[in-house]
Amino acid sequence: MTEKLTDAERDQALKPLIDNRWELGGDGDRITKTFQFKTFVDAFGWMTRAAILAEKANHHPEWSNVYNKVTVTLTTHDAGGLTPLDIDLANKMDDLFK
Ligand SMILES: C[C@H](O)[C@H](O)[C@H]1CNC2=NC(N)=NC(=O)C2=N1
Repeated sequence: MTEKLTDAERDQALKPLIDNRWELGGDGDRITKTFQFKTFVDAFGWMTRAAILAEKANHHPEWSNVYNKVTVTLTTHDAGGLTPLDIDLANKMDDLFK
C-alpha cells in the first residue's frame, strides 16, 4: 500500500499545486480544485481523459460536474490521507487541462 505523506513531505509536494489553485482540505488529508471549461462537452471530455488516467493508476477521484465545471477532491482512502498517488493524479489533471 502507498504510504501517507508526512506533513513536511505533503507541504513540500503541495507548493506547486497550491500555486495552481488546489486547496488543502479536511484535516489536511485531501486536496480540492474546481476546473472551469467553456462548455459541458469540454468538461465531460476532460473527465473522460482524466478517468482513463485514474483507472490506469488504479487511483480514483471524488468529483462532480455541473455544466462547465468539475470539482475534484483527491485523497487516498486506503491510507487515510494524501499519498504520492494524489500528487501524481493532481499533476496529471493539471497537465490535461493545459
Ligand atoms: C482495491 C482497490 O485497488 C483500492 O481500493 C483502490 C482503488 N482506488 C482508490 N482510489 C483512491 N482515491 N483511494 C484509494 O484508496 C483507492 N483504492
